[in-house]
Amino acid sequence: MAVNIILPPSSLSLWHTKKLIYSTQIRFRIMSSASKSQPQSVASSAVYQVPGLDSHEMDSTADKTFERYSSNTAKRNGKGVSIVWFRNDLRVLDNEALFKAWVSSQAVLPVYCIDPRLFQTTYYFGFPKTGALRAQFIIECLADLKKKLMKKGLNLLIQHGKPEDILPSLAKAFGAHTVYAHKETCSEELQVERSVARGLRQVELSRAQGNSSRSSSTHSPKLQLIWGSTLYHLDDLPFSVGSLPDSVEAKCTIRGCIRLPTSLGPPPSVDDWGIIPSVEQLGLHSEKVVKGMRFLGGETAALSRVTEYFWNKDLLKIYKETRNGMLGPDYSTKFSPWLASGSLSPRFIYEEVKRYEKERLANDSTYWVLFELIWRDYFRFISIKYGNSFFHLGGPRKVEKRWHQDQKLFETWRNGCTGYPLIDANMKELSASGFMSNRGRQIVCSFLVRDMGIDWRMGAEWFETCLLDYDPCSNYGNWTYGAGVGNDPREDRYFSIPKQAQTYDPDGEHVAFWVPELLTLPKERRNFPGKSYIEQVVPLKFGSSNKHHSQRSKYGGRHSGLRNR
Ligand SMILES: Cc1cc2nc3c(=O)[nH]c(=O)nc-3n(C[C@H](O)[C@H](O)[C@H](O)COP(=O)(O)OP(=O)(O)OC[C@H]3O[C@@H](n4cnc5c(N)ncnc54)[C@H](O)[C@@H]3O)c2cc1C
Ligand SMILES: Nc1ncnc2c1ncn2[C@@H]1O[C@H](COP(=O)(O)OP(=O)(O)OP(=O)(O)O)[C@@H](O)[C@H]1O
Repeated sequence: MAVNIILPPSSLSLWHTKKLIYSTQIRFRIMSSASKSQPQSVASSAVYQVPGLDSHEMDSTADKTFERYSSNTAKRNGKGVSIVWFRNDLRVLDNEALFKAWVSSQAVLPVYCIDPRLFQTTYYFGFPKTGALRAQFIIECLADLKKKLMKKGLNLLIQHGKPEDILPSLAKAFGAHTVYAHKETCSEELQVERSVARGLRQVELSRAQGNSSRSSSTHSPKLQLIWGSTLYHLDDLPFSVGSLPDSVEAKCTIRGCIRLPTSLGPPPSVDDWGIIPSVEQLGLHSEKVVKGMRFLGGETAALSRVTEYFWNKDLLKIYKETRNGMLGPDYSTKFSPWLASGSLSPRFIYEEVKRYEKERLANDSTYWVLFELIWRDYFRFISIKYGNSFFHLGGPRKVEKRWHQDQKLFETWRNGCTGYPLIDANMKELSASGFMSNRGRQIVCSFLVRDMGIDWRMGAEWFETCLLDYDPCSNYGNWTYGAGVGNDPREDRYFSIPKQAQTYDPDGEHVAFWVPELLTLPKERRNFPGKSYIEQVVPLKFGSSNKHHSQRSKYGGRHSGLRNR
């Protein structure tokens, strides 16, 4: 399958060319045509399970998909045991590491390591590295993965500890010749890969030392890393990542999904497969979603969401018109949490889009979902190109700018108490559900960085804590761009809050959902509540463009922060 790729230009003008007016008309169309059970305007306390199918429907959707993607033509020609080290690839469908492990062995041992480092703190500002909602999502992914593996005659060994401690000792205990895993790109993950490889090399040493009769040619277990997180395979790009262009159109082939046999068993004999921990056992306080979207973790839910969004609700054909929405499950695909945990393969989405185009229709919207996935690819590829500069204050461009780290001001942003309903609603949504729309993310990023003048890394790290779909490449890639320290010097990405509110939340539905005290105000005032709402903590950098909301600010002066407090 060949498609034309336009690697997104470094210029974020892309976001502007993509910008579409999100009209009230379109919103009503979605509500009425897509989700008949939903009211015209979203009630202020609703919880929306994503996907909205019941467990029976989800199981049957996943079973049918697996049937379509099973193939018994592959031949198993290996010996001994191989290990699959699951990381951010918590799926069975289109899992090349699992496939290769099966082909190359007589028994596969699937392992997931609960790495304590993932539950420590973020690098600079000490926020929880993984918030409770994402932890819960991952737990659900693991439970589902275990179920899926058991259906294929395997199981999932759950181990607590660092992969570099666990995998070499398992490889030794089971005599495994290879550990298969998916390759990552950011330094924390690369460090773990290096440590695992080092640990495995030592297994050979200790074996040879412990048994002098063994031939010196005995191999130590290998770590085999496989590329599998993107739509385009790294090896298929028509250029090296080091010379990744800012803007390019090229022909690139998308590989087909890997088709696994119906049975992958047997696993080696294991006394205790371990148990999937609870959120509390990970040292976190469990949180319940009582408002907004409640995403279900796992491959079953991921496949069901694709079916729900593409086929049952038939929303793919209007995606391009609705994707800038902010409220409810149906304005965009909501695939990101499953893509980030790897419970959904981007190549599977591609094949479903192609099937939809064949069986229903092809239009700009069907293409646009793929276009967004190319953005995702792009951030992953540039994370290789730019390395750790992605995480540094000056970003890849090494911009020298003055930022401050005013904690109190930052907290008004984080807690959704800035006095700007649009910011507050989005930030409350993030804390309460672990999700925020792409539109919301761009707006709160611009506000933090440009109106508040705060160090963008504080925002990025807070997103790292909270997002269900946290992925270092997409998160830090988008933040560096939003902060103007990405590799594109051309654009000042200022988002005017009044303009964004008028365009994307004209009836104040999103703000009234998340800030219920605004619900009683007339629709046109919900985003511009004046004295009916808390005081604004900073003035806007470029003032107001709407007469409704010329509102006093608690702290005078441009970027004055809380310094006058
Ligand atoms: C400041 C900021 C931080 C972000 N952090 C993350 C993050 O940690 N993880 C993450 O997956 N996305 C991140 N995004 C990108 C984007 O907001 C989400 O991917 C999107 O909102 C997810 O919703 P969806 O699945 O319904 O997207 P859709 O609109 O349905 O798009 C389909 C898929 O395309 C990809 N995609 C869409 N937009 C982008 C984008 N701008 N960058 C990269 N991929 C994109 C996602 O995989 C998404 O699931 C961030 C954006 C911003 C502005
Ligand atoms: N997966 C990830 N998620 C979040 N942050 C990451 C990830 N991988 C790497 N980083 C960040 O990359 C940076 C790498 O720091 P490291 O000390 O390894 O290198 P460095 O270039 O010397 O950075 P610094 O100069 O900040 O110390 C840190 O900010 C780290 O948090």
